[in-house]
Formats: sequence, structure tokens, C-alpha cells
Amino acid sequence: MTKSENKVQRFSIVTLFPDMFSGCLSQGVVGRAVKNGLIEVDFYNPREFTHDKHRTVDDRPYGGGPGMLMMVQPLTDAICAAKAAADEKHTVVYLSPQGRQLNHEGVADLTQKGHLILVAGRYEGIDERVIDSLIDEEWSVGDYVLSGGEIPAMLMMDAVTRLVPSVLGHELSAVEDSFANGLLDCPHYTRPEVLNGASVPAVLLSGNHNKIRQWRLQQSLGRTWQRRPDLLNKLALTEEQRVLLDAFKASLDS
Ligand SMILES: NC(=O)c1ccc(NCc2cccc(O)c2)nc1
Repeated sequence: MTKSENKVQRFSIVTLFPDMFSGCLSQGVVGRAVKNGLIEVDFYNPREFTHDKHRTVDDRPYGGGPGMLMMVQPLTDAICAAKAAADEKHTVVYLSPQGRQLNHEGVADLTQKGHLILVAGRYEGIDERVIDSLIDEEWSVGDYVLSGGEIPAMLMMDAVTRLVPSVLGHELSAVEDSFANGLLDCPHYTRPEVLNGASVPAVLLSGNHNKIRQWRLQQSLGRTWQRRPDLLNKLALTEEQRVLLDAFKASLDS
């Protein structure tokens, strides 16, 4: 294995609620990656960077209006501490509804950004001057507002971790994951062979691996065409894919 393939993916999370992360860092694929040292995660809590008796971490917005913002001094000190501790190339990411929409392509881009410092906002967000001076990239996980950036940060960490080489047992599952090839995933089946009268598609029991591969590809193409034509329009289909999709469409007319 070349050095780069064994590179540790580091995450630093700037958050008022580090305890929110213990579940996703101890369970499943990400939990195993942490245990195996393939990823490393540490936390910087702005509350630990306060200097007042009440450990204040929020502040009122200029111009009035409802809600609060994250207080500048504890937040900036926490971000700067994370940047100072990063001993390699690092990128400061802010999760917010105003960011670039995250998709598979964006996740792949993020795997090339070195040590990821993820800033999870609370309240109504953070001072724009902090974004201008300390945030390198602003990302959104979707067009909705959550009570904090922590769940988006966990989501981003999970998606990036899955693309770290050797995190996933059988490499292929990442490659074949839907979106990796730009298509939605095909249907999946497991025991029993008949479930409430519904049988598993016969091709999957045939043992003919090329037929199975073609069936799965056709199902992915058909589903993408039916549910997410926007994804399909981005793709240059191979001859095989075009033939399979045409046959899928024709089968709907019969
Ligand atoms: N779609 C997202 O990635 C996302 C991210 C954060 C968030 N909540 C914290 C927050 C942060 C900044 C502004 C703001 O209005 C709310 N909610 C949704």
C-alpha cells in the first residue's frame, strides 16, 4: 500500500455539544474506523474558551430581532485552537443552510482537504466576520434548518469516512454505492425467498453473475430515470446502459 492509502483522516469538531457525537463515533463503520485508527476525532468546545463567571457562549444580534448568535470570542478562540493543533494541511468547514449543497461529488472533494475542522453553529448562527476570516468552506446538508450544525457535522463525517480507503470491508461496496456511479441503488433482497407471497426476482437465484450484474444495473438505471431524472441527465450512458434503460422503459409499456 502506498503511504497515501494509509493516511489517517483527522476531524476536529468545534461544538457546544461534544457529547452528541459519542454514538456515531462508537458504533458501526465509523466506530470501527476510529478503533482501527483510520480516522481520529477531537473536540473544541467554545464553552471551554469562555472567561466570564457564567461561561457565556451566546450574544445578541446587532439590529435586534429574535434569537441569539454564537458569541465571537469563545468561538474564534476554539476555532483558532483547532487550527493551531492541526499539524498538516487543514480546511475549516462551517455547516449552515447558506452553504454549498453536499452531494457525493462534494464528499469526494472533502476527502482531499486534509484535516477537516468542522464548525457546528447553534442559535441563529455566527458573526459574518468570523465566516469571512476563519471559515474556508461553508456547506449545507440540505434545504432545511436544524437546531444546530452537529447533526450535519456527523453526517459529513460519516460520508467522508466511508470514502477513506480500507474503512469499508469489501472495497466494492463504496464503489457500487449508489451515487458513486451517479445512479440510485438497485433493489436488494435477502431471506426468505417468498415473503408474504412476494418472491425474490428469479435472476438473483440463477447464479448467472453477468445476468445478475446486468439486472442490477438496469434496475438502477430505471429507478434513476423514474425517481431522479436530474441525476440521469448528468450522465453519459455507456452503450450497455442505454440498451438496458431502453429495455426497462419498453417493459413498462408491455
Ligand atoms: N442544512 C444544514 O446543513 C444546516 C446546518 C446548520 C443548521 N443549524 C445551525 C445553523 C447554523 C447557521 C445558520 C443557521 O440558520 C442555523 N441547520 C441546517
